[in-house]
Amino acid sequence: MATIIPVASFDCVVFGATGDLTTRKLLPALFYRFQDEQIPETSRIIGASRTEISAEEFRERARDAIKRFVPPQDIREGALDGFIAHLDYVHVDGAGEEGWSALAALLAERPDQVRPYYLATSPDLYGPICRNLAKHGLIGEKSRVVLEKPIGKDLTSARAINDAVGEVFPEHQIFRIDHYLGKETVQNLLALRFANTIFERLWTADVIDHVQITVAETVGVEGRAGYYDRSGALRDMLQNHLLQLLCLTAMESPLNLDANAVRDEKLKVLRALKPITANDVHQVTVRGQYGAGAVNGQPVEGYLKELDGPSRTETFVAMKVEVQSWRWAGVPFYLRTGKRMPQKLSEIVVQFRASPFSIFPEESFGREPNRLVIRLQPQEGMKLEVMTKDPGPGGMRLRPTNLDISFEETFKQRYPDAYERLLMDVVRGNATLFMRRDEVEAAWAWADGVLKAWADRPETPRPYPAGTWGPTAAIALIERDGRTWHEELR
Ligand SMILES: NC(=O)C1=CN([C@@H]2O[C@H](COP(=O)(O)OP(=O)(O)OC[C@H]3O[C@@H](n4cnc5c(N)ncnc54)[C@H](OP(=O)(O)O)[C@@H]3O)[C@@H](O)[C@H]2O)C=CC1
Ligand SMILES: O=C1O[C@H](COP(=O)(O)O)[C@@H](O)[C@H](O)[C@H]1O
Repeated sequence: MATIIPVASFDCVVFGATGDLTTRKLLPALFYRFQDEQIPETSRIIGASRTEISAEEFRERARDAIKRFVPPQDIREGALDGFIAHLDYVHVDGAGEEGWSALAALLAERPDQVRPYYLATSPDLYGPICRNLAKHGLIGEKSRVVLEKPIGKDLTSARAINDAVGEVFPEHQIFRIDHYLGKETVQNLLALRFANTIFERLWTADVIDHVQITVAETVGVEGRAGYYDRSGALRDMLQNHLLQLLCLTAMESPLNLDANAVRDEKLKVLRALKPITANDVHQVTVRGQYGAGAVNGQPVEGYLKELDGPSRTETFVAMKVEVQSWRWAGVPFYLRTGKRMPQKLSEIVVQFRASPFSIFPEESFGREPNRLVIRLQPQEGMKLEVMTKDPGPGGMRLRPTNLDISFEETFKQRYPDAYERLLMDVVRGNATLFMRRDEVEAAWAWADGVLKAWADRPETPRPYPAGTWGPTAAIALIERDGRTWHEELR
């Protein structure tokens, strides 16, 4: 069992308390942390939204949310009642005047608490809410503000949000969430690379042929079609989650685990990304949009039907990306992400080069290259493919076999959701797993280049049937280079 260290007593104000994110993710995450006795008894979680409900009604909604989103076997007797007693609610208009005095009065009851303000609202409210917090004297040394993604839709809008929030909060009190950084297996990348000598020494263009990063989802756009259609796979997933995975894979060793040391190294990777322009955009990127098909044996509608209208938004994107540095010169990073794919799967595949010369006969597959597969979700684990001798007296025949670690079997404990870790880090004031302003802006600066190239050379997204690995052009993107996507159904 992991040791659980309680955090300081806090009052966490969740703006957007009646919304989807709070219901599905934040309340269950806080519940788990409470049940594990990580949250002190004097802490409060204060919901804040415009909906006019009483604190009691909010508590009942929260109870329902936890029963719905936490498996019953995980809820210990009495824990739910205990947790609910820590909840309060104020109806507040984040962008207006209403409710702020009531919120200020509630917070004044416990002036010494750590005070995270979690903005689970649309990003256009981040500036107004922060200004209101300042106007009502609610920001102090122990305050932090948590910003959900997306931070803008391009560099200009990201800067505007960062400026507005930065007017009232210093950078060290701003926590920009990318929930992928809170996933245990993503953090494990740091351990894999920097706590083991064997991998880091091989982590160079001399030894690595290419890297693949896949984040595939089986879900469609669910109830978020309005947001998603303005966004698309590049903005929704690649600009943040996939680039963060790329950064952790490609960055140099940070001096230590301090927030700025880690973020400095990630920033260097983002700044080293080779720009994609109108000249090469159709060679190195593929946009796709799902049509009707079947996922997990169930028929599903196409994107346009779900949206109920025309759209050129991509629900899939694949790219060949280059990191322009000594370590990575000539090593392509193939990234792809999409909705309505055959399985939910996030993984990083590091493909090593073939041995330069084989002493084994050709038919024994003696030059098969090694491959490291880091499985981020689900069935978290790591697999290193190595060549071994096929047992038996029939000569020296080789075949690839796996050094396989399943985290579930190894650790035999529940994997906490990313939000559990991230919320506790906010209270602790540890920003290592959060994005700094310059990182977000560097990621947008690069993504804007891709968006501009697409706008300069417009192309309708290529259709792919739901339940497949994207348009055939995505297969061609990698096969043109004599490589192939790692696809292994589990
Ligand atoms: N849902 C998800 O899975 C994910 C969401 N996100 C991000 O999290 C944020 C919230 O998303 P989600 O929960 O899905 O959105 P919802 O639309 O479900 O919820 C929005 C919330 O904002 C509140 N709200 C709206 N206007 C105001 C206002 N003026 N003052 C105070 N509260 C207000 C709404 O309550 P009321 O109407 O009562 O005011 C509601 O509680 C977004 O930025 C989204 O992009 C990021 C990753 C995943
Ligand atoms: O941020 C987002 O992430 C989810 C995928 O997250 P995961 O933890 O389930 O892998 C994605 O569905 C959503 O569109 C996006 O906004």
